[in-house]
Amino acid sequence: MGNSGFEKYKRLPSGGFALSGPAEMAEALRLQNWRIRREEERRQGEMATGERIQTRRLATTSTPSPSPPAPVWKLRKDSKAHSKAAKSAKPSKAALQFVPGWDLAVGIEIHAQLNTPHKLFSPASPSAHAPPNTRVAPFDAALPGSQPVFQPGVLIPAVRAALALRCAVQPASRFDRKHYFHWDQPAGYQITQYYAPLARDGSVTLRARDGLLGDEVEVVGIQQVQMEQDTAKTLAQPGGVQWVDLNRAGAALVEIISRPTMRSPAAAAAFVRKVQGLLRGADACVVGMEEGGLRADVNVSVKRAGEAGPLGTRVEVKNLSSFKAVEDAVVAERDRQIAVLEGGGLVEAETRGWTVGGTETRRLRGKEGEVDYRYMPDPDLGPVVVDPRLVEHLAERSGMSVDEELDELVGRYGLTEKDAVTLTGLDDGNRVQYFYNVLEALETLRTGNWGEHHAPHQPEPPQDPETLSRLAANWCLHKLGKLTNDSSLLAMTPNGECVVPSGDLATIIHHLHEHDITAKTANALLLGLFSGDIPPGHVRQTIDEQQLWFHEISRDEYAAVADAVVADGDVKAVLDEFLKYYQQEGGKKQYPEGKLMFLVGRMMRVGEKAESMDPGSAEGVMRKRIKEVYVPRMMRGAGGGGEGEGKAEGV
Ligand SMILES: Nc1ncnc2c1ncn2[C@@H]1O[C@H](COP(=O)(O)OP(=O)(O)OP(=O)(O)O)[C@@H](O)[C@H]1O
Ligand SMILES: [Mg+2]
Ligand SMILES: [Mg+2]
Repeated sequence: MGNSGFEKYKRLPSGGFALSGPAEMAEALRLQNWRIRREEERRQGEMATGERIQTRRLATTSTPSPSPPAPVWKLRKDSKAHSKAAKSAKPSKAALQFVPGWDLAVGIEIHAQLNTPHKLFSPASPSAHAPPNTRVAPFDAALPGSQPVFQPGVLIPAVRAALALRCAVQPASRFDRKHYFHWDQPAGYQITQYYAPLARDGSVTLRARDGLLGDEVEVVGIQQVQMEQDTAKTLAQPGGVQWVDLNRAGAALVEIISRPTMRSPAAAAAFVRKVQGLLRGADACVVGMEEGGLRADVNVSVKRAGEAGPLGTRVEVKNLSSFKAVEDAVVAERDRQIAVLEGGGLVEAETRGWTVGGTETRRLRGKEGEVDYRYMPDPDLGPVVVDPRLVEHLAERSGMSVDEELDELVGRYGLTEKDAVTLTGLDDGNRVQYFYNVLEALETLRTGNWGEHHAPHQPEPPQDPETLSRLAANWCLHKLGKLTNDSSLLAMTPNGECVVPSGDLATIIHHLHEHDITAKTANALLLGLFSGDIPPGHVRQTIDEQQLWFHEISRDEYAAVADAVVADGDVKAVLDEFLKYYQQEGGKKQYPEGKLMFLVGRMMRVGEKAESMDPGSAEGVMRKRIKEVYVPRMMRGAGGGGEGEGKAEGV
């Protein structure tokens, strides 16, 4: 790969690599990648939660610089100090979950826009981007004489939503009018399903991977799912004027009502996030909370711990538009109620509001001010009769639920739970399809190689698909993620293709896995594909033409490089740390991994050999030689370095 190619990479909108030239890049990238890999492995094994954030940042801002990056041990130390300071300023998430002596009960109502081209009772198609008041049928504006016409297409996403929440779809449901007077409601009432909703009695299962703290599993009951109209959008203007946009008025929503069984703020947020994922996975609702497609009201009550009898008085906090707002509002409202009760007062049933970034809920209206909705069946609308065959048909075609897919990814493909969750959540669920495409192409590459023997019954190649799929996940998530901060530049499609074709990424991963190319080469190839420097389908050709195949040096040569590094007098203090480690009793002192990485870093910078060295191999050799050669020599009193070792001893 010539200079011109690398020059090009500099101009990429890349969050990850700012390559300067082949020579610097060669060692900097390799060293950096290896550090990240090492650090990631270790992180999984032994690090505390607080430190993770810092290391992750290390991994995503890997801009190689001519001077060696700060040693990882230092970053870890800094991050420890950092997380300590943060802790003293703010209580931890875990500490916020429970208040001793008190039980919390949370029930949630979620309003979600259905994925349908029409409004609930008119053929107008609501759109968030259309100019105001351009998607309005006469009925949406409640013009006299206009009538509601139920749009049967709405039933498909609505039933899908009910099924995703494991509800029983009712054979017949009805529409009711809920009356209130407000400028966001042109008819003076909202059409909803009060007496006979679309579906009842479902459940949503929450686990640690959904955001619960600890290992418990919480099953949240779904009381009912009902179809209803959205309201108009209003925009407050100076002088008490309200601008009203009817584009949203009458759009089809489902209201999902949970039972009041959530016990912690984290469970409340996890529930809303999970419902969003389930609805999205079922194709029932495709606009998420951030884009305003999903809103939640939380109902909060508290009771003295262990007290029998009914739940405490419910207070409803309306219109929360982020997962964080859900969690924060529950914490604030719970604490407010506890303070009232501990002060000898009584909690009043009321409706409250929440301001993003706030610390307290604020009163909107009390029970006595609560509107009497005067629910009544809508005389203009007949019952919705759902043919059980439609329900069956949709259930059969519903595919895997998010939970089942996560179980697959973890159980069969060996991904970490965290990677599985991220993979399924990215690019509206399209990233995981890309991952499957890459795996499929890898399989073809793998079996294709075997196929050259043309034997009728090939045994399964002795490969470890788990390692391979974990490697593939790493590339589909982290390597691809590092190309750009703006994931829309990847242009991921619903069938799982993007500007880096899945087959080409598979070729890179395949050769990396086979140790045919170095991680540095693999990174550069990915960048080449992303920048358009390497045309689709030309990965192998590029490796051939630019002679990027990896020819690794021998173990003895590695040993010689290691010896040259420790022969340098200024690593004496570093070597002393290993001596201390091996001389200690009781195993209290931890192995100086950071120092080891420092030495390997030095190895990787030994001039002309660097191109043919693999950091993992270098690490293995250095670790072994420290234990078997350098430390014993220091114990014998010969000193760790400085006297310029000659020939390498065998490793
Ligand atoms: N004591 C309680 N503590 C916490 N949550 C409760 C309590 N009692 C009921 N809830 C929850 O309050 C919610 C009530 O929602 P529902 O839609 O039935 O009535 P609503 O809030 O009066 O109606 P809307 O707000 O739609 O006009 C449910 O999620 C339910 O689980
Ligand atoms: Mg409700
Ligand atoms: Mg409510």
